[in-house]
Amino acid sequence: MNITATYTDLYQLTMAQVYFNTKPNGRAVFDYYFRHNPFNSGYSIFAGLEDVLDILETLEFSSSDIAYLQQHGFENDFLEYLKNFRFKGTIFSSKEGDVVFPNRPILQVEANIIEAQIIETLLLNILNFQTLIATKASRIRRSAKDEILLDMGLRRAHATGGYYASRAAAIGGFDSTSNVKAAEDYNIPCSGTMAHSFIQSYEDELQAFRDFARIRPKNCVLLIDTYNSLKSGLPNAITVAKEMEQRGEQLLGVRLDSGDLAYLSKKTRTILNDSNLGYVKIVASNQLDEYVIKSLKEQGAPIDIFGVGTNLVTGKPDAALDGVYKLSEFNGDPRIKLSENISKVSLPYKKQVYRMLDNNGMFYGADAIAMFTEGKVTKIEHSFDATKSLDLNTYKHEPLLEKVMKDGERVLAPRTVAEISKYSKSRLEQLPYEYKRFQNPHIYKIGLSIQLKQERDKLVQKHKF
Ligand SMILES: Nc1ncnc2c1ncn2[C@@H]1O[C@H](COP(=O)(O)OP(=O)(O)OP(=O)(O)O)[C@@H](O)[C@H]1O
Ligand SMILES: O=P(O)(O)OC[C@H]1O[C@H](OP(=O)(O)OP(=O)(O)O)[C@H](O)[C@@H]1O
Ligand SMILES: O=C(O)c1cccnc1
Repeated sequence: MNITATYTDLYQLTMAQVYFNTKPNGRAVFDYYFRHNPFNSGYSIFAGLEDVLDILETLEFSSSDIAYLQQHGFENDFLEYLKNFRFKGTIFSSKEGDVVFPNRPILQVEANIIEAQIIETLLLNILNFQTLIATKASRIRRSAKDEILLDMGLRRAHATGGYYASRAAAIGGFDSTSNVKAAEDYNIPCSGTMAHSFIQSYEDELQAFRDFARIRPKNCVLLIDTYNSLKSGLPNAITVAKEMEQRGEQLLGVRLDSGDLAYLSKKTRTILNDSNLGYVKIVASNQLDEYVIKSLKEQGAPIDIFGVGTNLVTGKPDAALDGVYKLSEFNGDPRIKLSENISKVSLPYKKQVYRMLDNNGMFYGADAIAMFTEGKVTKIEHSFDATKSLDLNTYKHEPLLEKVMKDGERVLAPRTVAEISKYSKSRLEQLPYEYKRFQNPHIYKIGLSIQLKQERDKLVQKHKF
C-alpha cells in the first residue's frame, strides 16, 4: 500500500509545527502499549511491526502532500522541513508474533520529537489493527486444533483493512487466504473454492461441477449447498469425483456453506466414505468464529477445512484494540501523564521489559518493567498495590525489547510472515493453558521494578494538585 507521511492526524502536524519553532532538536521517547486484551482473551499476539518498519524506512511527504498542507496555513520554513522529512529515529520492540499483555511497553520510539509525533498515528493504526486480528486468528486456531484454516474475509473487511487483516490472520495461525493481493505481497499460501453464482449460471449443477473440475482440476473444491447439499450437491460432486478418478485426478473437497454444519458434515463424510472417496475433504463456512468452531469440534463434526471471513477480519465483537502511544522521556528527562483512573497513569523513562521463564522454559506468568539502565531486577511490585509483589530470583529473565531500527534504518533482517507465524506458535506453546482458555483466563502479572516505581511515584508527587 502506498502510504505517505500525511497518513496522520492533523493535530500531529500542528504540534510538529510548534516543536519546529520552539524545540526543533528535542529528543523524545514514546511507548506503545494497549490497556486491555480484546475478546476477553488472556493474551494478545503482537502484529504489524514489519509493515511499520517498511513504511518508516521510506516515509516522506510527496509534493502534492506539501501543496495540500500549504492550504492549512503551515509556515513556509516548516513546509520546507517537511519536504526533506525522513524518520531517523531508533526503535526497540517486542518480536512480531510474540505473546503480549496489557500495560507494558511493546515498542519504544526514540527520535526527534517532530518525527516521533508525526509517525504516531500510522504506527497506532497498523499495530492496533493487526494485533487485534492476529489475536482473533490465534483464538480461532486454538479452536480448530490441527485442521486447516482459510481466511475468506476480504469482502467483509473494513475496506483496505482487509489487506492487513489477511497478513495478521496468517501470523495468528491461518494456513491460507483467498485474498490474492495480500497473498502475493506477503507470500501467504493462496487458495479458494467457488461461489454460488458459478453454479447458478448453469441450468444444471452437475454440468457446472463438470466444467469446473475439467478446467481447474487442481485443488478443486465443489460448493454443494446451492440447491440441496445432501440430495443434489453431494451426489453430483460424487459423480464428478468418479469422473476425475477416470482421468487420474482427485477431487480435493466439497464445501458446505449453510445449514447445520455438524449434521451435514457427518452425513457427507459417511456418504463420501461409502463411495470410496475417503480422501475428499470437507470444507465448511458460514459465519464461523472460535466459538462455533469449538462447538462443531465438540459435536464431532468431521470438517477438515474451516473458511472464516467476517468474524475474523472485523475482529468481531471487539471493534478495536485500545493501543496508545505515550511520551515517557523528553531530552533525557522523565515525563508522566496522570489520570483520575490510576490504571491509566503512564510510566516515565526509557524502559526494558523482562519475561520470567521457569526451569522448563515455560512462561512463569509475569513480565517485569524496569528502567532501561537497571541491572538485574530482583523484585517487582504491582503498579499501585504494594501488598502484591513477586521475588524474581528463581526465574530466568528474558529481555523482550530489542533494537529493530537505528537512525531510521532496520538493524535486523526483515522476517517473513511464515517465520513470524512459526515464532508466534512456539511462544504460545510456552504460555500455560490457564492463560489461553476462553472463559475467565488467568490474569498474567505485570509488575514494576522497585526503582521504576519509586521514580514514577516521585513524578506523581511532583505533578499532583
Ligand atoms: N451444528 C452447529 N452447531 C453450532 N453452530 C452451527 C452449527 N451449524 C451451523 N452453525 C452456525 O450457525 C449459524 C447459522 O446461521 P444462519 O441461520 O444464518 O445459517 P443458515 O440459515 O444455515 O445459512 P444461510 O442463511 O446462508 O442459508 C452460522 O454461524 C453457522 O456457522
Ligand atoms: O460467512 P463468512 O465467515 O463471512 O465467510 C465468507 C462468506 O462469504 C461467502 O459468501 P457470499 O454470500 O459473499 O458469496 P458466495 O456466493 O460465494 O457464497 C462465502 O460463501 C462465505 O459464506
Ligand atoms: O474461495 C472461497 O470459497 C471463498 C472466498 C471468499 C469468500 N467466500 C468464499
